[in-house]
Amino acid sequence: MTSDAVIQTHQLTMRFGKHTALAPLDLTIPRGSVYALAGHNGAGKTTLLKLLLNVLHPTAGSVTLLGTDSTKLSSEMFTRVGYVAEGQEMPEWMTVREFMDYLCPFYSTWEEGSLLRDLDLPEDRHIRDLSRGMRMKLALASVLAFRPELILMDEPFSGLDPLVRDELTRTLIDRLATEDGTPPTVLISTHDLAEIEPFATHAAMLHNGHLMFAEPLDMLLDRFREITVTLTEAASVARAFPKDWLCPESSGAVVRFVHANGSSESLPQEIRSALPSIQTIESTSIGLREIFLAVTRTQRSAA
Ligand SMILES: Nc1ncnc2c1ncn2[C@@H]1O[C@H](COP(=O)(O)OP(=O)(O)OP(=O)(O)O)[C@@H](O)[C@H]1O
Repeated sequence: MTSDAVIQTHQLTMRFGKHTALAPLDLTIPRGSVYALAGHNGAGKTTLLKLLLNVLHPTAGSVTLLGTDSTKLSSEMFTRVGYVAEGQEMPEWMTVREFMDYLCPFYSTWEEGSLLRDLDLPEDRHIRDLSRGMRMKLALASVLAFRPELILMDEPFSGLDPLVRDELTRTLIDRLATEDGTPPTVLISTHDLAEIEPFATHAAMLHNGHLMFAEPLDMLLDRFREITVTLTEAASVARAFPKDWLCPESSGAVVRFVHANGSSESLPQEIRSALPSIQTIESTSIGLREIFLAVTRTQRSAA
C-alpha cells in the first residue's frame, strides 16, 4: 500500500451467483482526497462501498483500509471511519439530542459544535418523525461529530430538495476546510455529479462492475473534451467514425463528438484523416456529468 493511500483495493471482485457485480478492481484512494464515485443504477457502487467496509466479503481480491486488511478491522478502527447511507438504521425511538448524546461516549474525538444548528435539525424531534432529508442530515452530523479520518457516503443527495443538498454540501465542505491537521478523506457515491464536481478532487466511474476511469478530477476534465468540427460544406460525412470518438453526431456541415484524449496534440491530425475539407476544429471543456453520459452511452451502444 502506498504511504498516502487511505484505501487500496487489489483485484477486488464480487460475484452474486453468475452475476459479476464488481470485476477485478485495483483502486487507490489518496489521503485527503474527495473522491466522487459515479455509475449508472446497478453499476456496483454500493457493492464496492460494502466491500471496503467488510460488510460484504469479496469473491476474490482484497482491501486495505487505513493500512489494515479490511477483514481484520477492529472496533477501534471503526471509530476512524464514518459511513453515511440512505436508509441507514438509527434508533427510531430516540430524539435527535438523545441520539447524539448516546454516540458521544463511544468516540474520544467527539466534537459536535454547532453541527445540529448548521444543519437545522430539531433536537427534540424523535428520529421516527424525521423526514428523509432530516434523517440524511442527522446521519451526516453523527459522522462528522467524531471527526473520522475517512468518510464513505452512499448517495447522500438522493431524493433531497436543493436546499437540503446545499446544507449537506456546505456542512461537509466547512468541515473539510476547517479541519485542523489532515482533513478527512471522503468517498462519495452519487448520481448528482454537478453537485459534487465543485469540491471533488478525484473521480472514478463504474459501468456494469467495470472501472471506466479513476483519476484526479483536473486531469479528467482536461482530457475529456467536446470536439466540434466544421466542414467547408455539408459534405457526405463518413458513417463510421473512429471508435474512440464518443457519441459522434453530424448535422449539415458540423460534426460533434467527445474525445477521451481531447487535448492530445495528435488529435487534429487524426480528425483531418477521418473527415474531408475541414474549416475549423473547436475543443470545449465539459463537466463530469457530460463525461459520465458520453461514457455510459458509448458502453451501452457497444453492448
Ligand atoms: N445481495 C445481492 N444479491 C444479488 N445481486 C446483488 C446483490 N446486491 C447487489 N446485487 C447486484 O449487483 C449489481 C450492483 O448493485 P449495486 O447496489 O452495487 O449498484 P449501485 O451502483 O449501487 O446501484 P444504484 O445506483 O441503483 O444504487 C446490481 O446488478 C445488483 O442487482
